[in-house]
Amino acid sequence: MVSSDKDPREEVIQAWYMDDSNEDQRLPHHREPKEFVSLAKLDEIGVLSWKLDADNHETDPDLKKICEERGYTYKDVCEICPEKMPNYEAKIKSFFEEHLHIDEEIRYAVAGSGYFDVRDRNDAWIRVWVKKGGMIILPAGMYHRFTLDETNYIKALRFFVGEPVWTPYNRPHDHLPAREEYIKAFLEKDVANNAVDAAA
Ligand SMILES: CSCCC(=O)/C(O)=C/O
Ligand SMILES: [Fe+2]
Repeated sequence: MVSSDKDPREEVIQAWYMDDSNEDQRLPHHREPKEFVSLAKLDEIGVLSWKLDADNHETDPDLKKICEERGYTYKDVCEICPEKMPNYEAKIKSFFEEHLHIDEEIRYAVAGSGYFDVRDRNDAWIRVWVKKGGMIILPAGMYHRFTLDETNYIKALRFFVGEPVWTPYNRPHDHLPAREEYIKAFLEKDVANNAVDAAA
């Protein structure tokens, strides 16, 4: 890609630093002035993303390739809105509790949109807005949370390696091997890079 070309993923995935307000979690919560975060910066903390053809997800060769390469053998649909999700209020509450998983969280919005909030290496919240066509992977061991946005609707595909286990470990769960491995792979490396940058 020529450097001036816009990254097509930005049409369906945008990220920014959040403000500290306690207003409705479904609002964008931009800082003033806005502080956007590049998808390259998300890559650095382990968040991978794609723009895919949501209208043809069942036959999409790009999606098939990602699943084959990453070993995803199970897929289901998670449709979130008050009318369709059993135990809606309790689920929404648990999604927004800060947590981690011991496996990757792989989500592909095939309709609607929502916010995945992730911690940066200084523990500040980055809000990742995933819209129709956006697929993201949060690495195992990364603290995060999820909320619907003001549209109150998302239909997301979830992918798993093997059994579809969804267990949230609410913060703090720093002793889990997945957390220690995440820190080693993505945070310590950044600290080392920063130290080199600072010395230069
Ligand atoms: C849009 S998928 C539902 C949220 C979820 O599964 C999760 O783990 C959020 O962190
Ligand atoms: Fe999660």
